[in-house]
Amino acid sequence: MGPIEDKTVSGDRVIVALDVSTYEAAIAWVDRLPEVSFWKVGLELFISAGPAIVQELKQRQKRIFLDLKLHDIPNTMAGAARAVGRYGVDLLTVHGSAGLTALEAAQSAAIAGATEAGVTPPQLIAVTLLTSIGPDRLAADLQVSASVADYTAHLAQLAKMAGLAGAVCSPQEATTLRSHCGADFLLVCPGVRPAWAASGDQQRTLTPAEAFAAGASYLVVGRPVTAAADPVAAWERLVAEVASS
Ligand SMILES: O=c1ccn([C@@H]2O[C@H](COP(=O)(O)O)[C@@H](O)[C@H]2O)c(=O)[nH]1
Repeated sequence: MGPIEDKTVSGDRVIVALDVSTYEAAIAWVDRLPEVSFWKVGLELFISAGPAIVQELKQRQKRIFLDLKLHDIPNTMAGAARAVGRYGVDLLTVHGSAGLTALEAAQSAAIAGATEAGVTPPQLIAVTLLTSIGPDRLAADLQVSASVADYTAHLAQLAKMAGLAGAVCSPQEATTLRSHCGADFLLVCPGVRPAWAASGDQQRTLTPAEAFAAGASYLVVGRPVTAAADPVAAWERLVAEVASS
């Protein structure tokens, strides 16, 4: 079943972030949490371990969110997206603020790469505004005068216009983005914090149950599970919370 079709709230819609620096550490997490079906490979792991970690996760029939957050000129975005397209991953991030032309270039190049390799193309999702940035930093650091809601809705709509499958947003914006972008647009939400987990550097958070209720398609969770004293118990508690919501 593809990511868009699966609307049931369950652990299959919770992506766990493999924020570790070695191939061996990543595989140790996959072995430790066998119930997790969808893993996020981010910059730290991909730069350290390379495509081998993607190949191993595919071998184990895990779904893969390759969170590379591509952000460049259209020609460079296209080259990178074409290369990722060949991997057969499920989701790939680009930054929405790269602009419409770059998003369109990445989208068509990812399909071209997948076609060359004979694999299913990744669904491209555009980062709207990093969940570590609050309204004060949006104005002060980025000099954006729009509200977080308006800014993220604009970038999500740009992604939709470019033909992307969805956006990355905080769960706090999920309801607004869902109403702007429609039922089939993927909303992938990091910045998720159960009541029992520390927020750390995340600024715009909701609990997992609140995030799904707001319209999230998928949640991305790292430290609430991986930094817990008992990660297996933390995963089970989180899944139980969303299943009963
Ligand atoms: O806006 C964004 C985009 C991506 N992320 C990624 O999600 C996980 C969250 O990890 P936690 O430990 O649960 O905070 C992490 O890999 C980020 O790179 C994000 O947090 N916000």
